[in-house]
Amino acid sequence: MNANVADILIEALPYIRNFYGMTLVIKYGGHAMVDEQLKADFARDITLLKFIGLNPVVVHGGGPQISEVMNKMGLSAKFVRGMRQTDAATMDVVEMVLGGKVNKGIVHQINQQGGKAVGLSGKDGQLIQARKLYIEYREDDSKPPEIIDPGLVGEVTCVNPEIINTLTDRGFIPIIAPVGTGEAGETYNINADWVAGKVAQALSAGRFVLMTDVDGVLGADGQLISSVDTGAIGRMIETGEISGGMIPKIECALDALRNGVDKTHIINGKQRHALLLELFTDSGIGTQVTV
Ligand SMILES: Nc1ncnc2c1ncn2[C@@H]1O[C@H](COP(=O)(O)OP(=O)(O)O)[C@@H](O)[C@H]1O
Ligand SMILES: CC(=O)N[C@@H](CCC(=O)OP(=O)(O)O)C(=O)O
Repeated sequence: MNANVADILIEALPYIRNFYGMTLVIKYGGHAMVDEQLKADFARDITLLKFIGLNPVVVHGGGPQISEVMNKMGLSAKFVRGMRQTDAATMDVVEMVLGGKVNKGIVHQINQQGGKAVGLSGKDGQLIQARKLYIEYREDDSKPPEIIDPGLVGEVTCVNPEIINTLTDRGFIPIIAPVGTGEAGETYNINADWVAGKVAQALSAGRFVLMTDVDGVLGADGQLISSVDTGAIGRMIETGEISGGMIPKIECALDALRNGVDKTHIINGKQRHALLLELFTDSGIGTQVTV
């Protein structure tokens, strides 16, 4: 080991000391799972965090991966306000892709790095309870809101963290697919950002990090905004500066902060080792969301 490597390790000491024992919930978006190198880097980062004493819990998406399989099967993917229109056939594909290919892919990658990952869907250990979601859509303020039914799409009503705590206490890394169960036994497709935010709340996580495919929240000029609060967010949503998939991220970040999560960041998962850079540098990267 040369002196530089030793210096880098020593520089990390204050961070490691601060973070020791902290629960960290990471939303790993489908758009960040781009190539094998990035996937392996992510798995290495998560494994490293576990071995230096943090408790990482991963909630993953897989939207693009679901749409790809749907296309191959001749099913067309439709979205209402960012939520996938989910009929019974689509729900089968969602559960197959998220709970199967994507979830087990992440588990395998982490295990390859020497971590002990365990894949779960919200059905395992009654982890995620949900109810049917209806979407309120208002074209403009002069018209009454339209209520849209996206099918088998759920919103989280309760997270039962027992299975997560049991696993983390034993040194395992839980990897969670965003599928939940309704009161009458229905299977629901749930937006992964929201599942991650609710899991972070249930665990009173020290950090909640959303990994996506942009550097963070970008302003109208395309520049990264390093910190946004409730006021700025409201204005940016109104002017359309924040739109599409960024809206659920921001909303669930605020919801998490109001319900016991200490800090929330949105970072670019397409940047190599983004998670480590966010945690182990003073300035961090991406956008910090504050209330
Ligand atoms: N102000 C903004 N800053 C950054 N991204 C934004 C903004 N407004 C809308 N977006 C869009 O949000 C997208 C991220 O959401 P999404 O595609 O759902 O990601 P993921 O699959 O990671 O959940 C960005 O790729 C971008 O197109
Ligand atoms: C209801 C709903 O839209 N569910 C999402 C679940 C996956 C997800 O959220 O994936 P990303 O994080 O990669 O976008 C979907 O079917 O695409």
